[in-house]
Amino acid sequence: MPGKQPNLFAFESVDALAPALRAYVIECQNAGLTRHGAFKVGISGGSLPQTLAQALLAPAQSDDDRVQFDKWEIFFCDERAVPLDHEDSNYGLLKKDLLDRIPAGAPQPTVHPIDTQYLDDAQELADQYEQLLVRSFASRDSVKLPIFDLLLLGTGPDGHTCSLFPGHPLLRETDAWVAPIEDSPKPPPRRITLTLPVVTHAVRLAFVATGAAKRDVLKRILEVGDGLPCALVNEATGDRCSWFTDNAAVEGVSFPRRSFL
Ligand SMILES: O=C1O[C@H](COP(=O)(O)O)[C@@H](O)[C@H](O)[C@H]1O
Repeated sequence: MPGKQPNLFAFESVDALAPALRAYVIECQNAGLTRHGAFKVGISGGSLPQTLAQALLAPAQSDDDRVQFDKWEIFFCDERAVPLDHEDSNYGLLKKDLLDRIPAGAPQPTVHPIDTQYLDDAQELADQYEQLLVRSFASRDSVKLPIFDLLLLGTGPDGHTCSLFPGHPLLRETDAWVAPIEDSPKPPPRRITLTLPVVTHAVRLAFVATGAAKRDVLKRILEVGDGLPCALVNEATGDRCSWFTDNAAVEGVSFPRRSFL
């Protein structure tokens, strides 16, 4: 692991986790604004958007606690090759859980969904999303890899993150920023995903994993590693990576907790 281990923050409940996640995201937001006047964040699907919405839609407690959505550029860590209003769409999920609930008239984020005219061709869908990243990142950051200010990640019960699945050849991709996958073990099979080099190049990364159903996989990821995609992210990013969990998800998991200050 580079230098240090990831930070594991465990909270009594999701209600206790949400304000800490908010504080962490705002810190990343403010660092992005200082670096380049915008906050470039990649967001995952699954259970994440709901917890994120709980964190971000709460009223600000002070000026420093403001979510400046008008400075946000939202990208998707992975996306399923389905229409944006399909129940499997990660964009659709974020829209329902978060975007539609930002009060009308309040500053709105810029959101970058996939181009749905390429749904039948996963390679083209991925290439088009990569071009979108090139247009957004290349002029400011390294042209070798985009540098997200923050990636918000989930973990599946098999240890996948984004659409990077255990043992899949995509884990060895070193060239593309965004890759297609046609055989996702979790439906729907056709998707696109940020590749591992792009994920691990982000300034900060936060996994959010809650509930007892995540306990077994968190034990494997944090105690053993097992070459699982989430463990590969941990190993490559060290303390740039933080895990926000509830106690139920890490009960009996032997890994040092940090207190969130
Ligand atoms: O398929 C996916 O699953 C992961 C994990 O989802 P969760 O519901 O177990 O939290 C998610 O992070 C990813 O974006 C999604 O496409």
